[in-house]
Amino acid sequence: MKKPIQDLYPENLAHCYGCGKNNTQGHQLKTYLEGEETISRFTPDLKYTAIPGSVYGGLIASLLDCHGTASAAAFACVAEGISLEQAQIPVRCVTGNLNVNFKAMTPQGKELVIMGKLKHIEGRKITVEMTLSADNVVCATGEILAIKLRE
Ligand SMILES: CCCCC/C=C\C/C=C\C/C=C\C/C=C\CCCC(=O)SCCNC(=O)CCNC(=O)[C@H](O)C(C)(C)COP(=O)(O)OP(=O)(O)OC[C@H]1O[C@@H](n2cnc3c(N)ncnc32)[C@H](O)[C@@H]1OP(=O)(O)O
Repeated sequence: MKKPIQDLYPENLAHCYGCGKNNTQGHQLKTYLEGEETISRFTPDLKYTAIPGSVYGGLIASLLDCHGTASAAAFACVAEGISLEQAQIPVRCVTGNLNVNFKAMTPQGKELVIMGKLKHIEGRKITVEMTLSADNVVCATGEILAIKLRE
């Protein structure tokens, strides 16, 4: 079975609050490369409430952040011919810049689907466009500039 991108990070770099598999108190977001796009699914707990019934924007930004860095790592691997079918990948990205547009209230109690597409790669800079949807309605869009860490 295909592994999530975050589970391919080196053990010592897998403690991120949003997506590190080694952070037992974090969100442990999981992102998959499917064809030319990336996808994560996450159902927020009620504690992440903004106005009752809607999801807190900070959580939405956090999901886009971790979806974006994972997507950037996967797209960088594809561009460099590095297989994702292995125990670990030698690529880790951090966020340089993250833009979020909140388009509609994000409803509580729904599975959120986050999708990512590569916009461009220039050296160690990887730009990914993202959407976050509930029930097929886009509630937020985002764009991340992720920087590939030096080896
Ligand atoms: C979080 C730790 C960050 C420190 C990294 C150090 C060690 C890594 C260890 C662990 C990392 C593992 C996991 C991270 C966990 C979670 C990931 C989830 C997402 C996050 O939660 S992550 C936290 C928020 N994030 C930061 O804490 C980043 C702070 N920052 C830096 O640590 C440096 O800034 C860095 C490493 C980004 C680059 O440093 P560097 O020395 O490797 O490279 P350099 O400065 O040469 O930049 C290369 C090219 O990117 C352009 N560039 C750089 N930054 C830009 C920006 N902000 N906007 C526009 N362009 C930017 C330059 O302009 C140049 O462009 P050009 O090549 O065209 O000149």
